[in-house]
Amino acid sequence: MTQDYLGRIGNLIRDARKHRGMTQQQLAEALGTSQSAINRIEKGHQNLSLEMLARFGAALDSEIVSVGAGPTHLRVTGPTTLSGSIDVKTSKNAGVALLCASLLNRGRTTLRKVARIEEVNRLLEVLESLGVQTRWLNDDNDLEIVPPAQLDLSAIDEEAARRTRSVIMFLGPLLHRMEDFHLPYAGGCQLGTRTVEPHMAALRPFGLEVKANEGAYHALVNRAVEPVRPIVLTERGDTVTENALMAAALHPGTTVIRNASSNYMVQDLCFYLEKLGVAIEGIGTTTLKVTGRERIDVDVDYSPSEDPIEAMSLLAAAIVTKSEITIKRVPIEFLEIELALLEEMGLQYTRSEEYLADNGRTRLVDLTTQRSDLRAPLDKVHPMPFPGLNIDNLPFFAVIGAVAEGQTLLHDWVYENRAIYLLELNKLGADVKLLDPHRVMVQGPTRFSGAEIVCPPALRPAVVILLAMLASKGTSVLRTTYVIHRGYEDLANRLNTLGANIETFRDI
Ligand SMILES: CC(=O)N[C@H]1[C@@H](OP(=O)(O)OP(=O)(O)OC[C@H]2O[C@@H](n3ccc(=O)[nH]c3=O)[C@H](O)[C@@H]2O)O[C@H](CO)[C@@H](O)[C@@H]1O
Ligand SMILES: C=C(OP(=O)(O)O)C(=O)O
Repeated sequence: MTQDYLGRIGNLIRDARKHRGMTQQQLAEALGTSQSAINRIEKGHQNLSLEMLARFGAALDSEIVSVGAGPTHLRVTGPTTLSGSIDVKTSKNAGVALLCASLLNRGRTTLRKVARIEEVNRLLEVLESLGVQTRWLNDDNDLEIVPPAQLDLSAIDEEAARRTRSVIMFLGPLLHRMEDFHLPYAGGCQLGTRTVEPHMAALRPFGLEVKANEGAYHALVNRAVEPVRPIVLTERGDTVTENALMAAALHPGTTVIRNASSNYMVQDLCFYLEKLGVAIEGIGTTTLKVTGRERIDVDVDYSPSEDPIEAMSLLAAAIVTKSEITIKRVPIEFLEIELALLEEMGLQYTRSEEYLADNGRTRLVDLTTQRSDLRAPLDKVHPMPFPGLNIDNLPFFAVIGAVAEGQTLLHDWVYENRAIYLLELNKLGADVKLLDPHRVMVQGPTRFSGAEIVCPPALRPAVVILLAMLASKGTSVLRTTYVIHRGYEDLANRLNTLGANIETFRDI
């Protein structure tokens, strides 16, 4: 019996190690033991103490045996200087758009190197509950998606659906597959009210009417209605553009979408739709002309591009820790304004020649940072729709401003609630003042020192705090990190490969 139990634990450890791409030798080194001991443990030939099991769990960032299903926390010991190189992973926002778009296709969609993050996991749970078959193919995180002939919306996994805002992007594809359906209200980060009205307005020309009641959207589709004029978006939003694109993809005529977002995730979606046989003119501009198809049934393979927000996060990590690192596979077109601003602030770095992402379209570079003394920018930092400074990159300028000499003013006009979370940096010794709910003033430079902080309910501010902890003297604890895992794959361990000292733990 014990032997059987040890064998099962050994298998779990072996699987978790392989998933992390570690050899037995590397795991042995991480735990201060020998490769032969790891080999015996994986074969179930050695007894294990609870303490050893916990250490395996921490080294593999995997809960080998579930001792309470409590949240994960991070313990950060700093200050840290990072070195080495790191690859940017593919984006959360293209990942979720493509998962929704796979519902347009009756054939098999294979997405390459998908970010293995909680936001994707939630959407996979929702898709599976509708009868879609999804399968991770290998350690590269290639993902296969095969929709069923009939989707079963009555069985939808409501709990998973409510944890992500992205379910709203089911509306565009679903309106072609059913005429009367319910979807749970969209959730996601708590950034203040985020309207869904622009989505409704964009989809109304395709005959969709949505009523919100009792925690769900009730959608009714009138097939007699089809777009007769260009669809003019009142907001240049990313997901609303994606919804309109997906609705247009299965509309056999030509649809024109004006004031469309041309941001990175929208471009990835357009490239995927092209592979499905949808014709799109104007990719990268604010007018998209889409000629859809009556039916899409193709086996398709697509590689989403790298995440500009993750690239910015890694750049901010290098800046706040005054480190020289190489960040590889940076989608440069979507980080140009941020880099220009950082150059004005005094950042020195080199960049490689451009090369193409696996989608054959997005331009990438490798960036190598140099230790630089930064000064605050003269003007306020504020986001704009692409090609402006990305709203999701704005929070990183709080921690960058905190290490720069002088006063940095950030103006987040987009979200009602996100700037407030940046005040948490004060617990680590920063001087951040809230001027009003949309503007913060950051006074640098800062001598950060360790503290215990609960993650705010928004992923970028949570990561900003983690980065400040890397620069903080002493031990910090960041509690309840689900929100970070929503958007980043394995961030703590990947920072550790650059020399950070971050331990993952759970309450027992
Ligand atoms: C899954 C995904 O792709 N999520 C991204 C997407 O969310 P998403 O497309 O869902 O963004 P929202 O529709 O919530 O827009 C964000 C906020 O900006 C406001 N707004 C937006 C555009 C505009 O032209 N005018 C305007 O006022 C909206 O009213 C809202 O309050 O875009 C956001 C803004 O880039 C990003 O933070 C999210 O990471
Ligand atoms: C706000 C964000 O995402 P979402 O739209 O998934 O909440 C984000 O990526 O910072």
